[in-house]
Amino acid sequence: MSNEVNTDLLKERSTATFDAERLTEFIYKGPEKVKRKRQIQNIVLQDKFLQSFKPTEFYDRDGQYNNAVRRQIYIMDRLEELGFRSETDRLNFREAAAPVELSPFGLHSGMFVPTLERQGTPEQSRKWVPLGKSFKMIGTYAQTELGHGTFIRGLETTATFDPETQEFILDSPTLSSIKYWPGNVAKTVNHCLVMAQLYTQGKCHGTHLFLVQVRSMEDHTIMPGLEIGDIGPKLGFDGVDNGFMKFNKYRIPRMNMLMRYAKVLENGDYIKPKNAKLTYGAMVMVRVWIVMDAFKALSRATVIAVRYSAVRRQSELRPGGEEAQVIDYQTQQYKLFPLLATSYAFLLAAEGMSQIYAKISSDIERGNLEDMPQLHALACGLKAFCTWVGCEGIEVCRMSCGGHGYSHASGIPKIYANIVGACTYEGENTVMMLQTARYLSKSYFRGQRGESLPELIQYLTIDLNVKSTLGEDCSFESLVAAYSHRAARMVATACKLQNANKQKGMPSHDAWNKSTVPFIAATKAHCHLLYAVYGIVENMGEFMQDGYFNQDQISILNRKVLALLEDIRPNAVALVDAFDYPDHLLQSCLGRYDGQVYEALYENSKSSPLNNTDIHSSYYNYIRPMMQKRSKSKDISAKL
Ligand SMILES: CCC/C=C/C(=O)SCCNC(=O)CCNC(=O)[C@H](O)C(C)(C)COP(=O)([O-])OP(=O)([O-])OC[C@H]1O[C@@H](n2cnc3c(N)ncnc32)[C@H](O)[C@@H]1OP(=O)([O-])[O-]
Ligand SMILES: Cc1cc2nc3c(=O)[nH]c(=O)nc-3n(C[C@H](O)[C@H](O)[C@H](O)COP(=O)(O)OP(=O)(O)OC[C@H]3O[C@@H](n4cnc5c(N)ncnc54)[C@H](O)[C@@H]3O)c2cc1C
Repeated sequence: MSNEVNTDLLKERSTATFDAERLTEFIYKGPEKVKRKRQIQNIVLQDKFLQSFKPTEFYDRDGQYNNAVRRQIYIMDRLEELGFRSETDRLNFREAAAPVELSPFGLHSGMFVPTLERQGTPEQSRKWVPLGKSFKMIGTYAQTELGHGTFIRGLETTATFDPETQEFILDSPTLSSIKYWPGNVAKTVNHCLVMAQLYTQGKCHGTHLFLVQVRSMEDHTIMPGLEIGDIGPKLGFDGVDNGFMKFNKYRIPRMNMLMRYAKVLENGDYIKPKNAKLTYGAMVMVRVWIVMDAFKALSRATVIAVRYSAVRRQSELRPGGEEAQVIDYQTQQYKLFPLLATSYAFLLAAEGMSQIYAKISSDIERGNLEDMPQLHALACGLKAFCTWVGCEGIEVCRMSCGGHGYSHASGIPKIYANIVGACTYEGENTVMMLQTARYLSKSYFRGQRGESLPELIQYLTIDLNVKSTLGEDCSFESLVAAYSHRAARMVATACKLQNANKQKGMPSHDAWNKSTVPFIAATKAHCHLLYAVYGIVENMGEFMQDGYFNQDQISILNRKVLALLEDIRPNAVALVDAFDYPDHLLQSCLGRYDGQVYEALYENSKSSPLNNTDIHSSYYNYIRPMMQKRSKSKDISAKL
């Protein structure tokens, strides 16, 4: 490979109108943090073991899982040796060391240990959390069943208290009650947090979490009374062993129920939690993290597509002129620049969401549950919105790289395959949007009754008769007002339909169901408050339906969006450089910092396993016999 940087990329960087390094410092919160991040990434680059792995797509499933376990354990050991204590350092190391691989221990650190910490009593946490943190106990979160994922109240696994032995008996009474999908259940973990219907004194008290040992701590054999296996290959998540698990009257001690909020006493008495939804806390936490995952996935795909578009030359823009950089086509800019802006918007949204989560979850831990509904609505809405928009955007990035985007060498298919799962896991997106919609509906009616609303949704009570004041400058205030108006109008429309359905005599659940399509649109509009000009142009009908904008204002917006493409054009490469993703993190021949994409693609294809031999064994086994057979039958027909 040559060491030179592609001349088009050199030119893009030298003509940018701002210093990308300053923006990098803003993104990572200061020059010292950027320096530290780069030092850590360089440690990974110098690490021979970590650099010895081929891209995951060159391994079969067994190899992918095996590599993932091997690499992740090596990472844990290195983190200890290096003495990294700060969560940011550890995350930077992990991401650089395994950039596209999902860890078979991800749910252990991401859900199992934090849930023990937050849902266990202080005594339980003291006992189990150190075992989890030191990996003496390896666990996961097992909730979904064959028959139910979305509807948690419909889960069928039972945990029945037996006061005689002071144990719970876990059982899978039906086929549909078998746990199915939980990550790392199949081969990796020896413990699970199991969501099951709690029965005591003959009464069901709804779903609760139980700590269950599933494999021997001595030799990893499956505990008697359990059936466990892998669910098979999936669209992505290749290194993750999503599994199934069936309980056959399996006993665990009473104290293995997580009892921070709800309790079962020795005599079988049940103590209710302050709010039954406190058991759902782990899901809320992960939904918050998923917003950040959506940012990382979309921004990586955008870096790849923008850099490649600056390097790729195709067709004549000026008749007889040189072939143009594809980034100079207005249509290409319209595909990619809004996604670049969306990436930055997602970063800010994810950080804002994390701060809100930190504040409200610490209130909840102190017993103040007042803001729980608001947190739930925000986490559900943003998780669904960012993963949907992110995945659509990644697909646009892939297509905007033409044929090469379809190759794994582009790096984009893997990004997509991993993040698209987040549209489904931790709450299917439509269902999540409808949770936010319920909150908006209730808030709308509260607003109508003159009750005060939390700041984020106060816009629901604005006067809908007011028209836009947007002028040539497309001021920030006029854009925010437009988004607020559109969302408020759409929520009001959906609520009026819900009300009208009720007045026709429909029971309230039917009145709700028959207004959920407009509610989803309204909730998307609510989440869309992130966007500016492009979002209006793309959803013009929703902004115009009640004549909020006049024709002149629409023309202003259409002109503005095209002018913005021109403004961004000289800075597009600098804006993606600012994310500061090194090549080994992107794992993309197209998104390389030096732009040497053709050399990289050519080199990469040489490592395809099909190139191990010039003549593949299938020639001897099938092609040659087929040709021999055909040539013989031709001889026969020639003779005839
Ligand atoms: C790496 C990949 C890892 C993946 C892991 C996984 O996927 S793990 C598996 C992930 N699986 C999933 O994510 C499953 C997704 N499913 C769910 O989360 C739930 O089944 C549900 C939320 C859809 C409904 O729950 P339900 O039927 O029990 O409730 P309901 O409809 O009767 O509503 C009653 C009230 O409770 C409210 N409320 C609800 N939740 C919360 C909360 N957390 N906080 C606060 N409030 C909450 C709700 O808004 C409503 O309020 P309202 O209107 O009365 O004021
Ligand atoms: C990659 C991956 C990893 C996962 N990891 C885990 C894990 O570690 N632990 C775990 O416990 N689970 C895990 N899951 C399972 C996951 O949490 C569930 O699949 C998810 O919650 C969706 O539930 P479901 O499969 O029941 O979908 P369904 O609810 O069956 O969805 C099917 C369709 O029905 C619609 N629908 C359902 N209910 C409603 C409603 N009330 N209103 C309107 N529409 C509705 C949905 O919108 C969707 O279109 C994982 C799943 C995936 C894909």
